[in-house]
Amino acid sequence: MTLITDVRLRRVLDSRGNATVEADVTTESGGFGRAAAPSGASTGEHEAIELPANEAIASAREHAVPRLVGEVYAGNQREVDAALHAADGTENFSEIGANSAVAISMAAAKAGADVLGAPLYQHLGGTFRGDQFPTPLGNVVGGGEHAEEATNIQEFLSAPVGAPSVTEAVFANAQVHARIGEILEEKGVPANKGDEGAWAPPIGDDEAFEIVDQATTEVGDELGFEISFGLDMAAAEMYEDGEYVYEGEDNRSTAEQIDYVAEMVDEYDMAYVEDPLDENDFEAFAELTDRVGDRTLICGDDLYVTNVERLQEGIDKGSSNSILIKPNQIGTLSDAVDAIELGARHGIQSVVSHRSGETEDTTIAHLAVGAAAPYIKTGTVAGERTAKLNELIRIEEQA
Ligand SMILES: C=C(OP(=O)(O)O)C(=O)O
Ligand SMILES: [Mg+2]
Repeated sequence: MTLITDVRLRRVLDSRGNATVEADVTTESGGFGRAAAPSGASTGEHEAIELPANEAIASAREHAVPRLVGEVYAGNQREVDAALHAADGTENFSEIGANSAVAISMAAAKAGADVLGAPLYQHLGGTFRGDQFPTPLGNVVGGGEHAEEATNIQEFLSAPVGAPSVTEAVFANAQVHARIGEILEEKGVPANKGDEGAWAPPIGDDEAFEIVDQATTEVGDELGFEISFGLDMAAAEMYEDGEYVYEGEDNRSTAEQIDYVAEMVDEYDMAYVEDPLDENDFEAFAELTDRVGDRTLICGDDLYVTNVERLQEGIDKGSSNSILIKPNQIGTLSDAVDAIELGARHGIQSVVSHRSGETEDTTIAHLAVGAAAPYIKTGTVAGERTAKLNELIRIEEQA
């Protein structure tokens, strides 16, 4: 029934206006799935390779499509993803492109779910899933690689840890975003926006900490539940010649960076810090986790790139207590689920994540619920972000 009978690939636009890969998968019994690849700006150096969309499509048509059509069942995700790996033949999808691979992997999952008549999260996670929802981490202020002339720190993330439901958490993050817009207006700061729809004001990190702290506290008090906040420091982007470079401030050595992050965690009671250190410094990550890991999540994004081998190294060294999960960093849903499950077995909390370049695709909302990930990071406002957030609201209503 779920035998794949057709795979179509095309170029579509992502939210930055760049070309990305969209895949349509059809099965013997008429099941259909469509999915599109996202794209990062602050990419980790160990990520699977994204090829220019037209090259990825041409290569996948030549190498992957013949191994899928008439050969593989969309309902068997492991088989689909194994065929993609076999078609590619490299360690990092540099032959067919991780963008083609992830689009086909996700479209096949949707086609499989369509034939079964089950929601995607249930097809991915099984019948006992849908009882646990991720807390959405919402980007509300940012800069770094996502906006010019804004904060050094890439993302300040609203974290509604006390919200009674995912729906209330989603609306809380939007309210924090709106409150920050008002505060910026009161201060007369131009309210530009970055790639993910977060405010990208021309202010220093210190002022951003104060504004986000004020907004999350005020909205939390109004709604009657705790809204903490966190960061994605994307520190690999700041790391040059052994130092962390902060525009408008002194550079920090690794020891100073660890002290700075630990101080900020305590000063603002932060719930979450992603990529506080360079993407190859498992040891410095471990030092910071040792210091503050009992009271906050230290999350590896560029550090792990959703790769089980890198995650295993982090587990062995005690580098973090959290991992970011981006399916396009590793190329298939099976690989992403393997990373979530390896993490879960070792007490590592997963944060399923969007990319800064996104489409209206909603697969990550289903992946987060299907894999019972405790967190999802998928923005706060902007259509390509609300597509996922609104899908979470629908899943919560139907589950
Ligand atoms: C979402 C992120 O940004 P990008 O997609 O640019 O890597 C991130 O760094 O977590
Ligand atoms: Mg990141």
